Amino acid sequence: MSLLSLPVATLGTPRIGPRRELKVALEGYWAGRISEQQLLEDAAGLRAANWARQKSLGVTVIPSNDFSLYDQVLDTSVMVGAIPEVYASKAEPVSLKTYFAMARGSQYDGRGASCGHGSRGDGAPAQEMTKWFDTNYHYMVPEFHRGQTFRLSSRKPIDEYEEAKALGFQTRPVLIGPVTFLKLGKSADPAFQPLSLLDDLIQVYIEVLQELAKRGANWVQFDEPCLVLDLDEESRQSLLHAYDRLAKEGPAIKIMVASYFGGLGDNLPTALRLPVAGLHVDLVRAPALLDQIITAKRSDLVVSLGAIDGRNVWRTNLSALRQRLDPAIAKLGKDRIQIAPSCSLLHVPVDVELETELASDIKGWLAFSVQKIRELATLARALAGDQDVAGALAQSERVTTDRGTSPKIRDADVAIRMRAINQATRRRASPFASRAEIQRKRFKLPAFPTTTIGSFPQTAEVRNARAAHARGTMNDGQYDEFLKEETARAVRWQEDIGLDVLVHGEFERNDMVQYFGEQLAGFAFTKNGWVQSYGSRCVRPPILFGDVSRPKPITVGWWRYAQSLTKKPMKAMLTGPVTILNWSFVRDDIPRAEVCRQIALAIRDEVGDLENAGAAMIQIDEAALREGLPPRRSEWTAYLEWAGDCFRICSSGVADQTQIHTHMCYSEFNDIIDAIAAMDADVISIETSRSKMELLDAFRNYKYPNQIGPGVYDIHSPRVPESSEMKELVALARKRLQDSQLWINPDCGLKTRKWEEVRPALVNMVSAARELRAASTPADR
Ligand SMILES: Nc1nc2c(c(=O)[nH]1)N[C@@H](CNc1ccc(C(=O)N[C@@H](CCC(=O)N[C@@H](CCC(=O)N[C@@H](CCC(=O)O)C(=O)O)C(=O)O)C(=O)O)cc1)CN2
Ligand code: MET
Ligand SMILES: [Zn+2]
Repeated sequence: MSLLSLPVATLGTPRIGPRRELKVALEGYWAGRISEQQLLEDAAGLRAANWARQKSLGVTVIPSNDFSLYDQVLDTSVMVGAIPEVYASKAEPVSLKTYFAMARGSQYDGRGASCGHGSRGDGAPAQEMTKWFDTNYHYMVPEFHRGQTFRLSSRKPIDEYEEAKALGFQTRPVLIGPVTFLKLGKSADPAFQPLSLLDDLIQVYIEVLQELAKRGANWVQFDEPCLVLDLDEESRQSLLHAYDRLAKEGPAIKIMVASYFGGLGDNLPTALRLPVAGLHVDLVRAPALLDQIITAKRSDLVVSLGAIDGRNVWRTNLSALRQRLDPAIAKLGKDRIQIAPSCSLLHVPVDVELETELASDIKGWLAFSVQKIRELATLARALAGDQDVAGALAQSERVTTDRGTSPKIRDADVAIRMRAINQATRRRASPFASRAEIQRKRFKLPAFPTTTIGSFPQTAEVRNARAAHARGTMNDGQYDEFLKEETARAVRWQEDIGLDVLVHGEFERNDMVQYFGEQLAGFAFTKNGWVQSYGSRCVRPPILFGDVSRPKPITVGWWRYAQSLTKKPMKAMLTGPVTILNWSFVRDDIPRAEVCRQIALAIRDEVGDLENAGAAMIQIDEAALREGLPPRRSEWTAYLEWAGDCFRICSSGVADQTQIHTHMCYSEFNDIIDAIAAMDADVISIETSRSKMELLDAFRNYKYPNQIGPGVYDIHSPRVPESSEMKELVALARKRLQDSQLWINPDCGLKTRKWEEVRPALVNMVSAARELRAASTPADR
């Protein structure tokens, strides 16, 4: 490393491993193939490799405790002993068995439930899981109760600090800040305020800091991403109070408070009053923060400049960035600066060099975690005045120009079509009431019609066949035959059990977003660009680099084949534009809204071809619509407007008699119900079983007129619900909605489940619907 450099921090790095080594170890352990000791050794190997890699790439502020076997929020719950009674762990340190029971449920054995996310079954249920801010990463929701006390129950941050130190790495341990941690949690009693637990919680943090200081740690990183949200006065006071206490009662250790995923806005004065040694700011999402920090009267504060995008994969124009940062650094003083990514590198893949099949120009535009760390190191040297990096800076500038001027990113036909979008493009021919009448006559469905959300189990056999096809050991014809057989079996089975509206099962898809990315122009995709989504589950987000269009039909052949096998309606299955956008890495040279409209036009083409082929029902999934909401409410309306607009662009080209379905999971609808209604889907299926239908209150209060399938089967659990339970859920739904509005379906797709779980559960679901029909007066359907 050059002597002439500013400090370089990463805030955290991907922990899954370049080849998903952690996934292999975890799933091996859960399946009983490897021992606990082997799992822990594999994990330690990944940590050691991560530290060594960062050091060799020039990181000077190396994080520890950014690793997790499952999730860093769960680690924090365990660290402070926030372990609900059902997991009944009196032991300290908390065992791995308890840890995985919290993550995945404990139905079968101590290793946690079968592959996939856990259970609300006979044993202990898994903790609730939800989205980490506006990312596709999920955390385990902490559970608090009145009278909750905390105590140090896991020494993970201390152990991992020592582990690194023994290997020769001085690290900055990462902890989730106490206020963010409490605010992410929930309580069964809605009147109970988790923030009231702050003082007791701080006690544990002080103990951790003391242990770390004693062992030689001089800095710790406290992640407080809640600083970018709309905070009430109580939360702000809690922040001030927490860090006051840590400063007064804690050891002499420097705290870097990290904010990320947005600007500080009206929380800036609070952030600047925190009695801490450092503040990390996200200059990618909030460029204006730079000036705000310069003019702040905190000459003692070390500022960590989040300058390289931790949420996207494009190489940075370091030359331009240096010009932007130079004056700021001159004002702040070099000794007060650290150079960092905007947020932890957890959200980008590990190493672009593993991609051997990407077009070389596109590959050259990309930076994954390893390349981003190199960029940070180069930038830190440039800002310190090191002339030796001039060449690297110039090259990064060339790459940016290259990408911006590449003929690959522009398609004149797309521009023409974009200009032709008008009011007619985004509106169905008739209002819902007229469409519903036409569709009722067309489909003649029974009351409480049954359907599923799309995917059936992605078994090892299906994944292996796809892998064999990709390797070339299975040819196109064999793979096609295999998929046809899987599809035919699924269709026959759905007919046998008496579902009303069938699906083809999505066996041909690796992932609901990646599959579409692979077949649309304007996207590139990776072989190893895995990003953790939850636990051992990963995704390879497609890379959207240029104007999007659909060269040829994507799903029509599969739909036609599946429909040829049955007389029942075969629901066609697409992923919507907002979800494709939110689950991809997206070009940053034009606004996201514009990119999304391009995707919407491409999906509209597919919708049109499906309709022409005879599809009468077309589902367009928008699972990630809510997740894309900006952290600040003031920015919601703008987002919801263009997101809803894109859905209407893709779905409005069909005749009144064609029924448009959509599906959303993980959504709280209260504050976005206007936007949901404006999407004007004929039928929406949503995840509601865990909330006991409470999510439907939003639809009731709004008097939402269109049809709704509230999930009656929690697909995140291997547990098989009885038809009586499902009927109880429907009864709760009927209190909120008209019978004529209701569909019966699971919460989400069934890809992560096993057939042994899915078969009896869906049989029970169909019986539930039949019993409901028998018990109710002839419906007005
Ligand atoms: N993009 C996206 N985001 C989402 C969801 C989603 O479905 N997609 N659902 C929600 C929950 N998140 C989820 C994220 C991932 C998975 C998931 O099942 N991921 C699979 C990978 C899916 C995939 O890409 N499969 C490929 C590759 C499978 C694979 O690993 N193949 C092996 C070889 C075959 C084998 O041994 O399994 C290999 O490449 O090494 C395929 O089927 O072709 C996993 O981690 O195991 C599920 C839910 C929210 N966010
Ligand atoms: C995460 S939403 C999943 C929707 C998709 N159609 C499926 O059934 O898998
Ligand atoms: Zn879903």
